[in-house]
Amino acid sequence: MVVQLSTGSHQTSKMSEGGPPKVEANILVLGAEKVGKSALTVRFLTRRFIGEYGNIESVYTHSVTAGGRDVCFSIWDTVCSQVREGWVSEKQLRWANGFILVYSICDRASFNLARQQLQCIRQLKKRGGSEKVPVILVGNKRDLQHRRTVSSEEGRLLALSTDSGFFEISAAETYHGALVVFHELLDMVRDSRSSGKKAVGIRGIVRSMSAVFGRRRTE
Ligand SMILES: Nc1nc2c(ncn2[C@@H]2O[C@H](COP(=O)(O)OP(=O)(O)OP(=O)(O)O)[C@@H](O)[C@H]2O)c(=O)[nH]1
Repeated sequence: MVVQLSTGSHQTSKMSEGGPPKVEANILVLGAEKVGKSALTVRFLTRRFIGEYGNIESVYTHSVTAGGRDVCFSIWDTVCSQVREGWVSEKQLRWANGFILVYSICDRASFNLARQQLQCIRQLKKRGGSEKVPVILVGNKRDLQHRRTVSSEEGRLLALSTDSGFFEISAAETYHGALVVFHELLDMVRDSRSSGKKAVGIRGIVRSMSAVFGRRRTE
């Protein structure tokens, strides 16, 4: 079951005249069980960390003010299916134009699953004719350093090799990490729309460089 929810904007934003703003992006949040997909999504939408979330699949419609205008988008917080691990359904792929792949830095299996899902997304989108697919890889639970089994470098290199963005965050500890992840992905979705017209932009180069050398701290 997928629950549809509409949230208020988390920055003050007025409805555009003539009705609600048009949904400009569909964001799919994927990852293994219990890595913090809901924690990340709820943190972004409400600024809060509530600890336990149940495992209901939800689609949220949300709007933010960016660059002086309202941007409305949907977020599908998925539940990992044990049966179809590593696979992203055709329905989800068709729906989404931006992906957030979450793993836990304390759970190597979740990192391996994120790698499989990344490859699955790239292959199927390429087959459908989309070259540039906005994806952000997120290593969550950064507060649990003592239980870390996936290094930052591994995450960063996987992101670099698949032309994805990369952040390590703690949804439990701060709001800022979640905010940066969603805003960066919205930027990537916007860039991907115009990239048909442009060659690889300076943003893409900067993003790749920072995936290798920088952005250790995102919060
Ligand atoms: N320490 C720590 N715990 C976290 C963090 N994010 C989520 N959790 C915890 O991890 C557990 C799973 O979080 P969820 O957000 O439900 O994970 P999920 O991926 O949505 O889980 P499913 O949808 O059931 O697969 C919960 O107990 C959260 O409180 C984090 O950044 N740090």
